[in-house]
Amino acid sequence: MSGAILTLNTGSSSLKFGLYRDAAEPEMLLTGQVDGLGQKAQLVIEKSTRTIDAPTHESALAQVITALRPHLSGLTISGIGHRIVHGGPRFAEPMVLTPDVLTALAEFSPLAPLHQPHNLAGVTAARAAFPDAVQVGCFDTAFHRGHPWVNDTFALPRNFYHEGVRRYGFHGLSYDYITGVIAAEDPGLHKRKMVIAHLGNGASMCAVREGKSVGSTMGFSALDGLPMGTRCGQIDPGVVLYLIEQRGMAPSDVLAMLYRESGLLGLSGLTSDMRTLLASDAREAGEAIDYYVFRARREIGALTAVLGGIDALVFCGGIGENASVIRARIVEGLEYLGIGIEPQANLRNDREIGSGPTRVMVIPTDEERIIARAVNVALSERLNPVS
Ligand SMILES: Nc1ncnc2c1ncn2[C@@H]1O[C@H](COP(=O)(O)OP(=O)(O)O)[C@@H](O)[C@H]1O
Ligand SMILES: CC(=O)OP(=O)(O)O
Ligand SMILES: [Mg+2]
Repeated sequence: MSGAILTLNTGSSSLKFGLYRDAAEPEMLLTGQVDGLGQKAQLVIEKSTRTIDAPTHESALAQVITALRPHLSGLTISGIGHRIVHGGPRFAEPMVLTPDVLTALAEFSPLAPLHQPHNLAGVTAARAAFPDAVQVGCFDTAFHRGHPWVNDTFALPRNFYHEGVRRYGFHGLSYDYITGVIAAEDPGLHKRKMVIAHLGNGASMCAVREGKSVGSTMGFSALDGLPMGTRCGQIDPGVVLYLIEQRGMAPSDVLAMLYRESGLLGLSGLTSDMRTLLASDAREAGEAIDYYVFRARREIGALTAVLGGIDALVFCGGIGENASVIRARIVEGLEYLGIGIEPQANLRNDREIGSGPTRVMVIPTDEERIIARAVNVALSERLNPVS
């Protein structure tokens, strides 16, 4: 029997998983995912795709564990790594998920309702299926923890900051992976200034200097910044007050609207899925895309100002890695930042797609690998025994 690591990454619309042989650089044995959660879901494992009935993350996970069983012969799952979206002010380094840690993490569920409850339910399900495995949590907020105070705070009375009302930033496992790739492939660039655009179903951008986050478009919750599949992105807080005070909406309905009914879905009235919007002739689909690219371009400008320049713009995430049209539209008019795109390279999703002095890159992200590495470290150190 050889030791293996399972990784679970519960996104807002997908559940990605990976099986690795345990090693300092974990050897990937297989990866897969369930896409389109909440609708008719597709389970992709190895090269096979099938439609499953998975209305919830929990039911998807149960079917993933069943589908994995035939692939586990000769392997012992010694560690399971989980993407945990919110670590709050307390958790940054990967942690062994003891019952106490899980209780503390559940307190952040209201701050990331599309993710945290599913992340934690994944831990419970994984523990039941593999009771002897060490469960390790890796936090999406961790990459941003050292960012400057001006990016960490809101201009509210100070006691709120101390209470934990801060700009945390998310997609940190993705940014960690991308900066790691750049450090390995191009140490010179790693020392410089870049904006990384993680454009998936959730979306954010991060300003990175010398490999460290100095600013992010996401803040206290995973709602802020760019418009997303179903989330509104940046919004005037006066709108929220209006909805509650003038329209008499219940706070829970406002929450549901901002997280689940807004963004590309809300603007188009059709879908949260960028592929479907791009294929649609509807005027509203086009307008949703117009807003998406406008806000993305605006944030690149803002984060470049935070950095005082830009040496590379990096695209990742489902849209960033695959949607050449969206990349091309986002960078329109950014020549003043030295940013241009070479059309053929862009169409091919090449690693380097820039045509100007600023590098423009497409780097497929791999949050699972970051999680697998953290599990390997936890297994080797066995710092905190599972309680
Ligand atoms: N070839 C493609 N062209 C345009 N959009 C794409 C393409 N492939 C994936 N996407 C979009 O990527 C988004 C999902 O991103 P992903 O990072 O996989 O999601 P999650 O945040 O749930 O992990 C969806 O909007 C999907 O339509
Ligand atoms: C934090 C977040 O938005 O994650 P995802 O992109 O997986 O929805
Ligand atoms: Mg994602």
